[in-house]
Amino acid sequence: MVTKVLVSWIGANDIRSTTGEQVGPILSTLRNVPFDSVELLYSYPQEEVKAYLDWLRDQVSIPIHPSKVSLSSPVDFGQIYLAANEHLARITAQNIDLSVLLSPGTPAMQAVWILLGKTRYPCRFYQSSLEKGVEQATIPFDLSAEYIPAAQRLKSSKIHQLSSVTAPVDAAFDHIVTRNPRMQALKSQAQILAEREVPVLIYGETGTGKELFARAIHNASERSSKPFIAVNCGAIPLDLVDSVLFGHKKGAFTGAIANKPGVFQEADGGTLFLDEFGELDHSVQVRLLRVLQEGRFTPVGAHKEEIVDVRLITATHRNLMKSVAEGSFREDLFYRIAIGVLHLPPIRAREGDLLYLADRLLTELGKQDSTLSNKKLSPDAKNIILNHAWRGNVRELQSTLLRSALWCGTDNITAEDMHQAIFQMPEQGSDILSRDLSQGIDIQNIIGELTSNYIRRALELSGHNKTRAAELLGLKNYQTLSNWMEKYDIS
Ligand SMILES: Nc1ncnc2c1ncn2[C@@H]1O[C@H](COP(=O)(O)OP(=O)(O)OP(=O)(O)O)[C@@H](O)[C@H]1O
Repeated sequence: MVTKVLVSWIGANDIRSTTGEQVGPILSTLRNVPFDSVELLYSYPQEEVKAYLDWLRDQVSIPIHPSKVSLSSPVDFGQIYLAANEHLARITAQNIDLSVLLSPGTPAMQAVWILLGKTRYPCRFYQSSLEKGVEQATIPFDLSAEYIPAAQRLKSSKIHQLSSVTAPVDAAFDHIVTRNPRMQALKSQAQILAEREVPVLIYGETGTGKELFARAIHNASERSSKPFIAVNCGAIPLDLVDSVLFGHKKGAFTGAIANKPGVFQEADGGTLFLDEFGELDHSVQVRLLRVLQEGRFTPVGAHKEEIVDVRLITATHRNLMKSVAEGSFREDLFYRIAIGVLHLPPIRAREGDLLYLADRLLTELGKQDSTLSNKKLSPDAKNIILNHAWRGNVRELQSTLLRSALWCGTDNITAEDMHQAIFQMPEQGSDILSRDLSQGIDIQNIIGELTSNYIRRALELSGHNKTRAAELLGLKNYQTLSNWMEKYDIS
């Protein structure tokens, strides 16, 4: 059942209503519009509010949930935003029909309600005045939630510090579009690594730009005039791995009709990028370790060793430390490759980047196809971008923008165009209770799927605030959540 909830700040006119003739905007609204419960935020001292709440409870029969908010000033937009956003995120996690009463509170509080209610938390607005009584407020314009990252950056002073002390970013990194401080710091760190000869390990979900970073590192290094060879280790069948990596001699196996160099030979003098490195079989890891230690290897079917000079960049979406602990990844190999380590965050964790990236990617599309050069995103299309999960990260964003630009009839990409262009993944786990048991199932796996799904959703909803996410999941504390995240390999 959907619960109708009214949210409001407690204002001076409400507090005064306990003694005066006017009932105040909150009670007026509750008397005029039916709600199932009311959420009241306040920054007044507890004693002043207590009397009001006692009085209000005598007037209405629905549950009243007060929340004290510490504001250094009632007109501080940043603090008001953070408090209101956190509160709405929490209550909209339940299935509710949200209404916001605009009248009580300072103009800054009203402005923040409108920003949040027109973007992240669609709702009905009410206002109450002596002249007109209680009425639903129509706010006849669309807003794009681009301001949200700016407010969230208030919390990222540490990241700012980090990014401000780093080196200038080389032109090779210009293709990596970002204005997120954490990503900018990563670009600078990658540039430092580019100038050294150390192996680099890049962590990141699919489509986060691991190969883009690897190429930029190569291009900014002294090896830039030599080859950059990229290989997806996860896509090589096990019986071909040795041949793909180290090459083979004619006649080494059925089908080996000629000598063929492996990627190590092809990358000689340059950089070899081994993507999905964590998928490599244990036996291959042993041979790779030897190449890294000694720079030598033997092609399949050959009798003589070969020597190459290759810089290795590896990438994976797996937590390799965990694979080491479980015994599926060799510890000695891990310490060989994990010298310069870069963790690329998914785009949902790059505050300030989504719309910036979307605009830049759209401009790029326009450069490649002049019929798309005037396409622009409408504010409501931008809100859909901000609210989508983007599990495929930049790659998914790129292809969705292309589809929306191709399908939209005008130069204005609307919410409808965006909806049509986004691939709706089937609800993960929707069949989780009805898997076919006749062939046997892996119950541990299914429990893991379910748990990971809820943990990810709670993290997303809480803006990656672990304490809040733990609360949403009914876990004891943030440490318990961290343990579960580690267990289910959630970064
Ligand atoms: N910050 C960025 N700015 C511009 N383009 C980006 C950015 N990040 C990724 N891209 C683009 O997104 C696409 C996917 O990036 P890339 O192939 O580097 O991701 P990946 O992490 O290696 O993916 P996978 O693990 O699936 O191979 C590429 O077209 C890349 O150019």
